[in-house]
Amino acid sequence: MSALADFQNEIYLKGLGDVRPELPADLTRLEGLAERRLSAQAFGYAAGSAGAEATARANRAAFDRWRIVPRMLRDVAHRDLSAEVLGTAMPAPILLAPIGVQSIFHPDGELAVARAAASCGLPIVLSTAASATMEEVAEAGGEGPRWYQLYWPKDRDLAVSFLERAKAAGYTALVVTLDTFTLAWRPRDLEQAYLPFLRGIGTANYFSDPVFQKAVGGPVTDANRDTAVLHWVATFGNPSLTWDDLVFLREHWDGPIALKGIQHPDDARRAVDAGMDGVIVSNHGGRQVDGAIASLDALPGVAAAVGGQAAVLFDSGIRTGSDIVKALALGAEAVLVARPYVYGLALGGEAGVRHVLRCLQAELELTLALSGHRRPDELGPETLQRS
Ligand SMILES: Cc1cc2nc3c(=O)[nH]c(=O)nc-3n(C[C@H](O)[C@H](O)[C@H](O)COP(=O)(O)O)c2cc1C
Ligand SMILES: CC(C)CC(=O)C(=O)O
Repeated sequence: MSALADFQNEIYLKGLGDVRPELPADLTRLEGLAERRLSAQAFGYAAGSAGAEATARANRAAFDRWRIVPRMLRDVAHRDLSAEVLGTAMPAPILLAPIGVQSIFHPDGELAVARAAASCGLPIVLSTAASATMEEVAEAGGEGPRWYQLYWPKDRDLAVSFLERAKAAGYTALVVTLDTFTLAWRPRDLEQAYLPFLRGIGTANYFSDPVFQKAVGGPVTDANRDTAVLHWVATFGNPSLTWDDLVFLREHWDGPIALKGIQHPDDARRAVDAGMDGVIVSNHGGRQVDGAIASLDALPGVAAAVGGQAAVLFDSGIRTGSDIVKALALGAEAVLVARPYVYGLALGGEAGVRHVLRCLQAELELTLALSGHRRPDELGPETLQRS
């Protein structure tokens, strides 16, 4: 029995212990519990997706269509879930997806998440739209592994400044999110007239940046806050970017780069041809193109197109350890967990996030072993059957 699955015994022996009783072992209950805890606006922002939310539902339905076929008598006494992805070692192939504005879910926001992730050894991917600066989050995470997610702004000098700051603060890999140069039609937020950024939440990396400050006439204070928010709106995303612009990223970032938001095999191929180190198969949790295919349905085609020439990561719909097994079997090297840890944050701060991460790791290990595997790389399409 490994340290990860020991968490299961610990719960049997001591109950959920130091964590709040409302934290469930069934992680699919997190959303309902978080709804009771959060304001309607914060909950709507986290749980909501684009349009009629058909793609958000499709993301989950795709997991249900695949079933694991357990194999017996294969000596699974010694399990090893550890992985190395884009030069980062981790105890299990799980990263914390970039999620902006975490202070709307808990006052400790990204700092609590960084501490919880570091205590499990799992990497965070810090959003440009975080509610704390990348330097503050790096300090909170200490020795914990960290990647930086870039929202590529219109102002190239600002983009360079973000990359230089991330490098200096110890972020080792760069994730560039391509699918959100502008916000999609999100009815839950529209109906509540809620956009945290307009209230100056999620702008910490911008407001603290010397290039941004120069553009708004100096440090951001009450006097120029409205100007700063409007400048954020004007520069946040760049819809004119093309594949040719990736050269610019390479010039300004010497570590590994992964493109997030890839759904089409041809785009995955272009990423490889452009010298990218990884792709993240993601539809942003159904928050951008409503009616888009389920991210899990995009995964096998992307993995085949990449053909082992770059890392393939996956997100959009991961809720349990068994979901992780399915994504790994369909070609992902690692997954990014997103909404579940935000709900853990809402319910229990740092301890809540740690709870979610430990449950996911333990459930992944147990599902892997009980279905006849010792390591994630033993999983493949033959592990699954379409139901
Ligand atoms: C509240 C919220 C904020 C998010 N913020 C970002 C962000 O700042 N950068 C980014 O690349 N993705 C962001 N995402 C998308 C996640 O990284 C991830 O792709 C998505 O949530 C996966 O879907 P799932 O949560 O349903 O598994 C956000 C998602 C949510 C729910
Ligand atoms: C638009 C971003 C700043 C945040 C985000 O990615 C999201 O809300 O999905």
